[in-house]
Order: sequence, then structure tokens, then C-alpha cells
Amino acid sequence: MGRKRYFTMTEQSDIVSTTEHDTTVLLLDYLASLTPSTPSPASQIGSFLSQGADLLHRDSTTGTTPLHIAARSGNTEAVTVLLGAGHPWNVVDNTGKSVGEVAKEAGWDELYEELVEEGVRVEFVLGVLEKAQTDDETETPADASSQTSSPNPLPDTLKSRPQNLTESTTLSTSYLSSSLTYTADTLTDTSSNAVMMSWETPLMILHTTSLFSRRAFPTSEFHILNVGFGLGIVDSIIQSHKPTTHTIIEAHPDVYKKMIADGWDKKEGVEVIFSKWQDALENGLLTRTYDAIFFDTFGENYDDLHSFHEHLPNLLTDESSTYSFFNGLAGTNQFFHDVACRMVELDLAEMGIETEWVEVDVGKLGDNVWQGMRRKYWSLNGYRLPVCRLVA
Ligand SMILES: C[S@@+](CC[C@H](N)C(=O)[O-])C[C@H]1O[C@@H](n2cnc3c(N)ncnc32)[C@H](O)[C@@H]1O
Repeated sequence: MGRKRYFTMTEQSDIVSTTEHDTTVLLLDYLASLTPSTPSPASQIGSFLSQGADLLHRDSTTGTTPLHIAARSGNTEAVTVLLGAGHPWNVVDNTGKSVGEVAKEAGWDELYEELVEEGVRVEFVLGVLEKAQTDDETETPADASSQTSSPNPLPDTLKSRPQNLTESTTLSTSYLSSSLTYTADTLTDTSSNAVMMSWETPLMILHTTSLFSRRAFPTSEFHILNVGFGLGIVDSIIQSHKPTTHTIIEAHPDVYKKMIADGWDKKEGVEVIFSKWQDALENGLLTRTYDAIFFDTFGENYDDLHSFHEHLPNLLTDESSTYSFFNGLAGTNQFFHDVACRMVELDLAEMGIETEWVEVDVGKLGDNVWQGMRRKYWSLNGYRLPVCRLVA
């Protein structure tokens, strides 16, 4: 289910002939000499590549690639030629810097936007190819040796609440069988991965406000669904709005135990469904439609979010119903985050759902927020809060 794109630039052959090496140096020097107005670099770059220059070269000290150099130069044609020749859009150097960030830092805003578009385009194409491959495999059990793998990796960071495992299903399984620890401010798993942290409370308040913003309540009924209880922050805020019904889906046994201990199943109008959302939907456990839906799980990736979104047209009551989700997609890299936001918006639009982004200033989270945590899942200053509705 998760996208398996694990090509890394370091996998290229270390054995490069002297001629290839020399031509690669010439290509790199040429790219470094470009300015935004250098005319027609395509033919020169094409000539180096046809002479054996290594498109996938990676500097042994800095990890810089030809695309980083071209992006810094601001020459759009050079960037386009390299991408067209098969240079991955999502490489990072040894400091984790993407080509988009390089272009942005150098002040090439238009080029940055084009790189975002390229990322979206490539990911959609690969998504379609992968789906076709999966469908083929489903129809005819394939000989493993004949299976091809996509050349580009979806960045490991293109996930909400990122984990070191790229397979969401693997992570989900190991996560759901691991024990969790609650403190006043955090919910963590056995590997010190933060499942939920209280610094998100202001964001959860804003999400909830957006969910209730269109209601005619208390003159009419209001039915709300939340997927993923975590610290119960969003559910506590939802309760303060006194909805008619409040359905919560939660999959982890430790979280469920805490919910029961805290009496969530006894609250008026609250229904707790102890299940993965995937199973709840498959087993028909959701028997009504909702005026508002919030989605915030853990250990799942873009494909899981996409799968949930496919159910939205059947889950939302009508055009005045609101959907939102925790937008932690690639939350530690602005370039990948921008690609992910564009992808999710286009995906939702295809399902007949429009997205409005509310920009929220998160500011700098101090390092102490992450003390004891295995990794940061958020480091951007601005949070793009999605408010989604069925197109009227
Ligand atoms: C980030 S927390 C939710 C935080 C919550 N929004 C809050 O305000 O505290 C994610 C929750 O989703 C649950 N979860 C993860 N995968 C799930 C799935 N497939 N179905 C249902 N719940 C899931 C986790 O156990 C965890 O409790």
C-alpha cells in the first residue's frame, strides 16, 4: 500500500571511467557558471550527458547533485533539462537541503514554484504507474523477478508524523502492538516516538473552530466524527461545543484503555469505536453521515490519508459539512511540505472536495519541546490548516 520508492542517489555505481568522470566535471562546472539569462543551456547539457556525464553525480563531501547546482544558478531551462533527463526532483544534500530550498534561498521564486509543480507531477505519475502495477499484480500473481520498481523515492518525510519506517502498514502493525506512555504533555511509543504532543493544542483549537464554523447548532443537530484520540485534546474541545453525537475511532489498545478509564464511553452522545478506521469503514461501523470530520492518526502516510479521503463523499452530510485533518505532511521540509499540500489539494479536488488553507503562525518551537523524543515531526514556522468541503 505504501509507495515503495527507495532509490537513493548513493546507489549509483562508484565505478566511473576517467572519460565519464572528466565529462561529469565539465557538466558540473558548466552548471555552476550559469546565470538565469544564460541562453539555451539545453544543447550544451545534452552534449555532456551524451558523452557520458553522470547525471546522478553526488559530491562526496557535500552530497550536492547537478540539480542543486542548476537550481542555485536560477536557470530554469537547465533545471528542466536535468529533470527531463531523469534527475530525481527530491534529492537532498548531506545537510538535508532539497533543490527547492536551494532555489528559494537564492531568491528564484518562480523556479521554486516550477520545482513544486514538477514534484507534484512526478509523484502523480508514479502513483498512477504504481497503481497500474498493483492492479496487474492483483490480476496475475507476478514473477517477482519481473517486477520493476519506480526510480524516484517519495521522500521519507512525505508523511504525517513521520516515522523511520516507510511502509505504513508495517508501522501500523508494530505501533498498534507496542505499549504507549502517557505524560501530562505527551503520548509516546516504546521507541520514544511522539504520537501526540501538547504543543499542538492551539492548532487543535483552530481545527475544531473550523469544524464548527458553519453550524446552525443549537437550532439543528450536529454530528461529528474524530479519527484518532491521542491525548484527547481535540475531543475535549469538541465536547465543549456539545454536539448532538460525537463518534471517536481509536485503534490502539492503550489509548482505548485510557479513554474507558476516563469515562469517554459514558459521555452523552459519545460513541467510541475501538478499531482501525480502515476496519470500521470496511465493517460498516459508521452508520450515519457527519456535519464535521477530523482526521489525525499516527504512523500512516500519504497513501493512507488518500484512502481515507476517498470515503469522504460518502461520510460528509452535505456541502455545508466540514472536514479537516492534521497537516503534518513533510512537516520538517518546506519544499516537500509544499509539494504534499498541492498533491492533497488536487487529490481532494478530484473527489469533488475543495480545500481552503488557513495559514497559522506556529513560530519557532524550542529544542526543549523535542527533548527525549526520537525525532522532530514538525519544524516549520507556518502551519497550513485545511478546511475542506464538498463542492456545491
Ligand atoms: C496524533 S494522535 C491524535 C491526537 C488527537 N488529535 C488529539 O487532539 O490529541 C493519533 C491517534 O490515532 C490513533 N491511530 C493510529 N492509527 C489509527 C488507525 N488506523 N485508526 C484509528 N486510530 C488510529 C493513534 O493510536 C493515536 O491515538
